[in-house]
Amino acid sequence: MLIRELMSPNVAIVAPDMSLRQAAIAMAEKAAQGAAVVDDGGRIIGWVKQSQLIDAMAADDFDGAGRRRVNEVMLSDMLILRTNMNVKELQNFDFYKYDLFPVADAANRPVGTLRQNDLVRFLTENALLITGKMRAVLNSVYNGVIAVNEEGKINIFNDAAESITGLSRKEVMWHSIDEIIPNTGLKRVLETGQPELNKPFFIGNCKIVTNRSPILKGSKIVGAVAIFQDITELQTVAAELENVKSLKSTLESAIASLFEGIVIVDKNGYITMMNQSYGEFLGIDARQAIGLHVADVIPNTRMHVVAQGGKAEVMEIQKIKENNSVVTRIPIIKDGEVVGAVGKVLFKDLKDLKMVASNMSKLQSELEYYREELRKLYTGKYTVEQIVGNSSAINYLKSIALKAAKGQSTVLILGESGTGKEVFAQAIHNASPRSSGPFIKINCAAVPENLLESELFGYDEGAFTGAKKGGKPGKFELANGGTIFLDEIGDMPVAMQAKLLRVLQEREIERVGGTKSLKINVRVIAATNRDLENMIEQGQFRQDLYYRLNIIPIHIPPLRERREDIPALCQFLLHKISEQAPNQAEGVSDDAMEYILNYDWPGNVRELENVLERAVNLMDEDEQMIIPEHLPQICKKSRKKQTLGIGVANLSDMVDNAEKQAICQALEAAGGNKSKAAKLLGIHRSGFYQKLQKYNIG
Ligand SMILES: Nc1ncnc2c1ncn2[C@@H]1O[C@H](COP(=O)(O)OP(=O)(O)OP(=O)(O)O)[C@@H](O)[C@H]1O
Repeated sequence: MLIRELMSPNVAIVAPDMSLRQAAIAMAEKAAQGAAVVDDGGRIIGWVKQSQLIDAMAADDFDGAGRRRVNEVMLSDMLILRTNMNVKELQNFDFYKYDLFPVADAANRPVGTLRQNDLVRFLTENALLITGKMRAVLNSVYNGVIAVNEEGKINIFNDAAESITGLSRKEVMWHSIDEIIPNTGLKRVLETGQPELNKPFFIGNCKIVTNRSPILKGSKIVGAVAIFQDITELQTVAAELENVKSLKSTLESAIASLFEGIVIVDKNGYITMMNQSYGEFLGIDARQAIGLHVADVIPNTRMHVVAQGGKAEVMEIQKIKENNSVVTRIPIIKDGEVVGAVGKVLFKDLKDLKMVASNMSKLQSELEYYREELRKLYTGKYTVEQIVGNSSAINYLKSIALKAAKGQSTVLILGESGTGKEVFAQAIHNASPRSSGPFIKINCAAVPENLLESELFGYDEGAFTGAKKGGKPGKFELANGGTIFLDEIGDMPVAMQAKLLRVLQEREIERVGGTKSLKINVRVIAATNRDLENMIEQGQFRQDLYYRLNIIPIHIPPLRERREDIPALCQFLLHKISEQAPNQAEGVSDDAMEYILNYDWPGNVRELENVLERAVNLMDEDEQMIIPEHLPQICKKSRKKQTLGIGVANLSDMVDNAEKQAICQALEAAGGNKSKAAKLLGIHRSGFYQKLQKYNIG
């Protein structure tokens, strides 16, 4: 633009080569509102208001204190404009803030600034630049406004346009609209001169609705303007409104179909809602009640009182017709003010409440029962006194068990399958000071290797895929304050043995996927039917763990080595079986007992129990005793062997007898010194002690 085109009579033309005096004269001639100020090099550096200049001039010294004052005034009040700014810098400069506008000469060089008032007239004619006030107006509107000049370059970009497009005014001003936001349609409007209304448009994820209009100067198109609005939020609000509507209708139908009677009143006690159930209870059409005062519809009601007072009334008795109903009245509070009340018939009559109370009490006692059952499940049921058997071996082991129970040391129970290892573990727990704590068993052979760690130590939430929300405690945690029974310890994988050893040493566990250590107070009893010493030699069991576990060893001999326990066990087991079986067996006949006593029982007491259970089931109704016909063939074979004159039960018995003899001889030779005797036999001391225990050699 040419400065000369827009000069009003009271604006002076100044040029960079003018001296201050010349500029002042030029302004004085035009009665201008302000004056140019030059720097030390004589270049124009800005404008001051005339009144301020007069003040400065009164100081009568432009080169001394007067100029300083002028500069001070400028600094606080006006923009200092560098005359060597190029047009681009000027365009990017936020002049509006200073209420000043740049003016360029014919060669597009900046020559100074114009005051706002002078510019307004020019702008209204040209519509290319806007005043500070107009700008303030544009920025305060919610709609985005983007205007372009006739070349399609952006010359208006308000605050809303910035926030909707995410672009900054500084970056986009005077750039071609197509470079900044392609396909806005503004270029088309420039070409056609036709307004375009309510056009949808997308900027990123924002849905925009826009109106585009040409800017006309007379009949000439000098620009175009787009006014647009982000309707994404509107659409969200509309969707939310839809949701609220459907929620309202769902709630209304839910209330209507409720079994309990519901009534809602406004602040003055007039019914706004009553469901069908309440209507039926009152014997009226619920719809007819809407709009009536609640006191005219429901006998003895206090709903209107609650709607006024705002105090809830819970579980009140209200006489409705012939019933003593149990009702609740709750005030409805909105923005801290009572706006109504909702009433509910909880029980149409007191007798319904009594029925619920009795059901509750039944449920409560059931809960207690299951709690107790669960407690029993986590508790060993056997006590030392209940261990059946009077053989010297069993009596000796019972006395060891009682002693072991008093302390905290780890117990290792050895013995073939079915000999009663778990029975002993439970008995030790129950005789110990921990008997009121839990007895938790884990069968190390039954848990898959990859789950064993989390079974033992638990896991934290998110420890692995499929991990339960909130995590899960392990058996060690569950056994806290009680006893953990590690059954089949010989089948524990070697890697887990190392972890178990660490837990036994540190008495701390860490859940899988967890970060915290947890102190545990647990007594450990381990059991196995495997030969751990042999496994150590084979590298299948850690020696250090073995020593940790084998503090109090208890070796339970197989049943064939304590046949004298068999009759008592038969009696005990028959009693146990008859509790569940349809038939009752009084006992075992002599000839059946002969078979039983002579059989080797490789499955030990468990096998004996199974054979007796089978026998009881095979008994006829008129039979009272178990006879040989009730026994499986396999039990009878061993007797045959004996009658054929083989003499000893089997090879295992022969080996045991030989071993027992060798031990006694070694002890004699060593003068009763057990370590020496073990050495003489070439076996480890612990193994030797176990054998002493096994053969009950004092
Ligand atoms: N001395 C005993 N008195 C009473 N019942 C016994 C006795 N010994 C074993 N039993 C019974 O025999 C069955 C097997 O006992 P238990 O489970 O304790 O054996 P186990 O040695 O732990 O077996 P496994 O090595 O297979 O785990 C159980 O039903 C148990 O009640």
